[in-house]
Amino acid sequence: MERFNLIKEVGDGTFGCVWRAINKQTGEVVAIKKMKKKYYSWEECVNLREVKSLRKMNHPNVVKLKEVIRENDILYFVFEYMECNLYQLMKDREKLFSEAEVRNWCFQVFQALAYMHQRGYFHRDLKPENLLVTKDIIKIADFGLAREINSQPPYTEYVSTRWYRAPEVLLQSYLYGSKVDMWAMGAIMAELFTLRPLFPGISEADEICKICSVIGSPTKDTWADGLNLARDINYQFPQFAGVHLSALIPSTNNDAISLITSLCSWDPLRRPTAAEALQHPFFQSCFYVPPSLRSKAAVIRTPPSAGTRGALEQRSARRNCGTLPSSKITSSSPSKLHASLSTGVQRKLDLVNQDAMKNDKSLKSSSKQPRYQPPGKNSPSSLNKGRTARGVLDSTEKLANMSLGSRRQSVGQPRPPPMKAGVPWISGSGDMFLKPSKGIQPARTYTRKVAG
Ligand SMILES: Nc1ncnc2c1ncn2[C@@H]1O[C@H](COP(=O)(O)OP(=O)(O)OP(=O)(O)O)[C@@H](O)[C@H]1O
Repeated sequence: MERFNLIKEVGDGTFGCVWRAINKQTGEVVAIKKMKKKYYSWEECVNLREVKSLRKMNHPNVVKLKEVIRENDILYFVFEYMECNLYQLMKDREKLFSEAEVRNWCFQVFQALAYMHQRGYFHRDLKPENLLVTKDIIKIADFGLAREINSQPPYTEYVSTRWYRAPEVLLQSYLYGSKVDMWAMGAIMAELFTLRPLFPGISEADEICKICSVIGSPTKDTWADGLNLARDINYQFPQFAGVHLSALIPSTNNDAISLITSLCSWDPLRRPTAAEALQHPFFQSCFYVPPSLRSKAAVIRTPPSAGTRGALEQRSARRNCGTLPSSKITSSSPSKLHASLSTGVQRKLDLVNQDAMKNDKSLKSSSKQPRYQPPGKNSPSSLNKGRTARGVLDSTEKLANMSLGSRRQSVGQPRPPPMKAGVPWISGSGDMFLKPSKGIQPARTYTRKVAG
């Protein structure tokens, strides 16, 4: 590591802290992720074969892993350096992003996803913090979570923000795949337009409730498999009619709304693939999509002119605060319903059995995030105080009584083989498809940890 000058800590994630550093020999600026867990041998560094395959992942919109170093039992990943992450760009911003900016970012991310998915990998933890930006280039980062899920204490617990988590994962499906990334992208796209999370659930139960309140509860027509999943774990969806997304995202056009709506479909099968998303009219004016990334099902367009449509109108609409309605309400006005887009909701992570150190850091970082912090609502309990909807509590209680174990017994599905979650280093392990054995519970919640 003496080859590098560590300049500044730029990120503190669950598994590692990230430093901006300079390679003394070449002068190159890099990002070095120092893993928190110690690795006492190379064998312990999971499958280095898999590290090799990550290094083979070569796409302009995937953050490049340059080197893996183990020194004094500490594992370091050397990545290309990116200026900031999308969450940092959004958190203190007053003015909405232009449609052209959102389009440009999303187009790039979908290209990376098409590349990854085609190769049998999916990310599974897409969120604004994992999308890194330098100027107008965006890249997907943080492929390490899945690997860490399988490692030993103190990193045994699955830690991830739930706001971008697909319903099939929330309902503990064993069979989720690359469409979980498409769901996350729908939520991220909406957030880019409004600067507010689309589904800011304060627990897993509340997450499902939030989703129902926005896109309407699933029916046998919209997601028959989901109803089965829910039945298997004895869960009853709260009943909401949902709202038209244009009411929640007034600052954009029908194409964007249509894309977000299809990405945030209950049924993973109804979500477009990344390759199909690239063919959506929303991206009509975007850069050329390489034929290898085009969806076979999609109509192949002639390469449009370079660049995105010029800067489009930017309507800075902000919504008022509100509260989540009861699940007994079957139809609600968007303004009341979608507190999430307007309330200064604190960004949180699902953390189960989190260690005190992490807890402290999380709380510290909350003070840096005024936009998402409702006045005087620092603790999960006070967050819950304002939540009078009985349906939310009902759901929480119901979900709290469920466990993964019960699904294992009742469903007994085989673990699916082909797709690899997270990236390469855990390929071949079926465990990546399983949620860790934490039944859905009203999770302890923490603020996001984002440096700077
Ligand atoms: N290549 C990079 N260039 C610049 N900053 C980076 C880079 N990689 C990561 N970061 C910063 O560090 C933060 C944490 O990195 P990363 O997500 O890889 O860590 P983690 O421990 O896996 O986090 P998580 O808690 O999300 O699982 C990122 O959100 C980002 O702000």
